[in-house]
Amino acid sequence: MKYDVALFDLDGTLVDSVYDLYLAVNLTLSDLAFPIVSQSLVESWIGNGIETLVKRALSGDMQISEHLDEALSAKAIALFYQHYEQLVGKYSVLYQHVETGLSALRGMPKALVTNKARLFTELLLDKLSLTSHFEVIVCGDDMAKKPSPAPLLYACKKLNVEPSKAIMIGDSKSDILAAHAAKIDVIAVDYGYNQGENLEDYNPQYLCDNFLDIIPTLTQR
Ligand SMILES: O=C(O)COP(=O)(O)O
Ligand SMILES: [Mg+2]
Repeated sequence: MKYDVALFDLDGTLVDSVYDLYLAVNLTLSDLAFPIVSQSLVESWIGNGIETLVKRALSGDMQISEHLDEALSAKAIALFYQHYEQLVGKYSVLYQHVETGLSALRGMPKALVTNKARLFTELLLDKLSLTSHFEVIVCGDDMAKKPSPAPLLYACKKLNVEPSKAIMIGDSKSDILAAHAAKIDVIAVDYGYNQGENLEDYNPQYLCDNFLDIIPTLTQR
């Protein structure tokens, strides 16, 4: 087989999780008397972990304000944790064909490599009955986040494979850049949270618009 293991991103690749994040962001902003923001803005801020999401929400922009107060950010992150812990998984759904696709790939060892914090990752995987698919789970607060290659290389090490025998599946430029830096081939899925970027610009080896389309790529000889 060309690839022995698959590394999956979570938000925007396996799970459409934006609505829970959108609610938790706006409850946090309301607590602090900040203006609430739209779901499409929140969606465009997903992909670099919780702290960055909250700081973008406080800034009202993708670009975090240089004037953002550290104490305020810390307070907002703590509030976000409280809200999101109640909400995580409540309105999140698997993308189409994810269940069928993961089951079809049952024989292939899999890792989850997400920038989401471990507390929420575990709750979300559990709610959506996904935990048992993954031999290894690497989260955003375990080590450097994607686009660092570190979490992908760690997953390969845990699965006991060379990076050249692994393939990453993700929805954002962070996934593609991390895979390139780790010398791991990557499939970009174009239905998730691309932060308004054209994923083709980052030269993934493969581009898919549907989860089932990844199977022939993953199982090629
Ligand atoms: O928490 C995030 O920002 C996104 O996490 P992901 O790496 O699973 O897309
Ligand atoms: Mg993602």
